[in-house]
Parts: sequence; C-alpha cells; structure tokens
Amino acid sequence: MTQSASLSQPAVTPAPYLAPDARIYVAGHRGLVGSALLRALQRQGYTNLITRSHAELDLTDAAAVERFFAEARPECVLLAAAKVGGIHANHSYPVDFLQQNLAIELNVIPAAYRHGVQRLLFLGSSCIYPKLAPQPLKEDSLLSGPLEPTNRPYALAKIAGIELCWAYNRQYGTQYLAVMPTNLYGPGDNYDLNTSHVLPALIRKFHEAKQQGAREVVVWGTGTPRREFLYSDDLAEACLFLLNLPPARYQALLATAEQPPLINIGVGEDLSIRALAELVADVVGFRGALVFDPSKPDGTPRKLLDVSRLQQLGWRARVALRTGIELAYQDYKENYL
Ligand SMILES: NC(=O)C1=CN([C@@H]2O[C@H](COP(=O)(O)OP(=O)(O)OC[C@H]3O[C@@H](n4cnc5c(N)ncnc54)[C@H](OP(=O)(O)O)[C@@H]3O)[C@@H](O)[C@H]2O)C=CC1
Ligand SMILES: C[C@H]1O[C@H](OP(=O)(O)OP(=O)(O)OC[C@H]2O[C@@H](n3cnc4c(=O)[nH]c(N)nc43)[C@H](O)[C@@H]2O)[C@@H](O)[C@@H](O)C1=O
Repeated sequence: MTQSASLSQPAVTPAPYLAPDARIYVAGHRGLVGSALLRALQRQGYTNLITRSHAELDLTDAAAVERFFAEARPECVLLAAAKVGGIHANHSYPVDFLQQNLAIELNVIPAAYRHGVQRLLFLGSSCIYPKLAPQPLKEDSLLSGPLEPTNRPYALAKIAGIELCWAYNRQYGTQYLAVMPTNLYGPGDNYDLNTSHVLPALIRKFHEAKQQGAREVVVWGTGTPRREFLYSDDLAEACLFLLNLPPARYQALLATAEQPPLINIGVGEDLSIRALAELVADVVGFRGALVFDPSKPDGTPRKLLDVSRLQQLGWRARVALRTGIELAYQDYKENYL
C-alpha cells in the first residue's frame, strides 16, 4: 500500500479520548478505507493497532470473531470491513451484499459489546438514504422513502448496522457511532472494471485508452447523475476526529431515543458524472472522446450529503478533488501496473 497520499497530511498530536497505546482494532485494514484509517492512526502516533486480514479472520464466521475478541481484547473498533462494490457489482450480487454485510455486523458489533468495547465506529454509506430524498441529504432523511433499487440489499444491510449500534447504545449504554461517508476514492482502491466504483474505473479506462491510442472511452449511463467524492485520507481524519471528541461532545452526537447515532462525512459539493469524466481524462492526459452508454444503470440521480453537522463540530475536508485524483492516479501507476 502506498504512503504517497499521506505525505500531504501534517502530523497531528493524539487527541483526547484514545490514549496513544489504546488497543484499536481496524477491521478491513487492507481495503480503501481501512488502509487510510491505519495510515491516519500511525500518523497520529497510535502504537497498539490490531489488524487481521480476511484470510486470517473471516468476519462472517461468528465463532472465529468471538475467539478473536476474547484473545485480542480491543478497546476500540473501527468497522471498515464489508462487502463493497460499485453499481454493477451491487446489482449483480445482491445476495452477497445483503448476507455478508449483515453477517459481519451481527458478528462484530455484539462481540465488541460482550468484550467491553465502549467506542465503535461503524462505516455505512450515503446510499442508505432514499433515492429521491431532498438534497443535500440530511441525517434525518433515513427511512423517509424508497431506496435506490441497484443497491437496496447493501443499503438495507447498512441500515440494519446503524439500527444495531443504536439499539446497543440504548439498551446497554455503549457509544457506538455510525458514520455515513459519501463516495470515496484514494490509494489502494479497487480497479477491477466489473466491481469498482466510478472514479477508479475512469482512471483505469482513460489510462489504458491513452496507452493504446484509443479514440474514445465508454462511460456508463447518461453522464447526468451527480456524485460527491471524498479522498480516503480525509475520511480517515474525519473518523479519528469524531472518535476523539471529548466525552460530552461525543455523547451529544450519539443523540437520543428519537435520533439514531449517525453522522454524514463528505465535502458538501458534487458534480455530474460527465464533469467527473472530463476531469479524470484531463488528469490522466486522455484527449479523445467520451461516449455515454445509456444501457448501463445511472443509479440514484443525486447523492449530495448535508455535512453541516460535521462542519459545526469543526471538521472540513482538505484534499481538493483534482489533487485527490492526481494522488490516486499516481498510486495506480505505482502499484497496479
Ligand atoms: N468505497 C466507497 O466509495 C465507500 C465505502 N464506504 C464504506 O466503507 C467501508 C469500507 O469500504 P472500502 O474500504 O471501500 O471497501 P474495500 O473493499 O476496499 O475493503 C473492504 C475490506 O473488508 C475486508 N472484508 C470483506 N469481507 C470480509 C470478511 N468476511 N471478513 C474479513 N474481512 C472482510 C476486505 O478484505 P478482502 O478484500 O480480502 O475481502 C477488505 O479489506 C464499507 O463499510 C463501505 O460501506 C462508504 C461509502 C463509500
Ligand atoms: C459508494 C456507493 O457506490 C455505489 O453507488 P454509485 O454511486 O451509483 O456507484 P458507482 O461509483 O459504481 O457509479 C456512480 C455513477 O457512475 C456511473 N459510471 C460511469 N462509468 C462508470 C464505470 O466505468 N464504472 C462504474 N462503477 N460506474 C460508472 C454509474 O453508471 C453511476 O451513474 C453503490 O453500489 C452504493 O452501494 C455505494 O455505497
């Protein structure tokens, strides 16, 4: 995994809640988000980080998860392991997305409680909000309307995870927080064109087209849907910022019997897929034509997060979209070719 992107972030002194030697388990540490969390924790001076690869610990295996918690005794859990993919993967493998994500949540969250974990961050996604909810998407839009069909199984699993965190907080007094990131990208992303998200797919398509001297690149859908993109290292900084809020502010965030413990993480700006494609093409240096393929699904028409709650707490994204794409492209060339 490259460290190149982390160089753009200044070192930060460990914040108040987690001691530098706290035992912190990052589930999914080899993935896009988990690897960014690990980099951020290391940058901030945390020394007692616990990781297990998927091969070492299958989180859908309840007995294995129980054994792991008993042995490793983490004090804090960052749950970034999940079955994840872009619009085509979600649409093609609904059983996997529903079943595996439910299983991971149902194994990890209760085991964390049984083994005394007080703070846990559960990674959800902006796709939990209804397809046609008012934009920008506020946290209280949850369950206010029908979901986008292409990712309904995944969204329902993630909503169940939020509900489980909330239930544990109410019944057992835990402090489990669900964070809802917008679409993410960064070092270590998935560049498989069948399962990836749009941004890494475009990096690869434009790079290969440039190398092969192709005159055009096919972009799925109509190009009109709008998406918001957050660099993975920014997301990781936001997660640690939230986890380290002083007790009273953190508790206020967890909220009440009326409002689930969730908070949006994004940049607060979006662009059309066409504009994104033009930007990625420019960064990569592809000068040919874009051809849109409307036989491929557009998915939800717009997914812009309302990030006012996070901004009021004092956090804002730092990596501009063009800079982030440049860093991701550099990572692609260094580590995937
Ligand atoms: N990428 C995005 O655009 C967004 C992601 N998120 C959320 O962030 C979280 C992380 O996503 P991201 O990092 O992108 O996904 P990745 O696919 O990059 O990483 C997921 C990680 O989880 C591991 N994993 C999957 N299944 C299991 C399992 N059964 N047991 C153990 N480990 C497992 C994977 O290991 P392996 O690869 O070996 O299977 C991988 O390391 C997810 O909850 C996702 O919903 C939210 C919004 C947007
Ligand atoms: C993070 C989020 O990710 C998923 O939702 P999505 O935002 O729709 O995902 P996406 O990145 O795959 O596509 C965004 C848009 O881009 C268009 N598009 C163009 N060309 C390519 C292309 O080449 N590949 C892909 N994947 N999409 C393309 C594509 O047609 C769509 O209009 C969910 O699974 C959901 O569960 C989730 O959480």
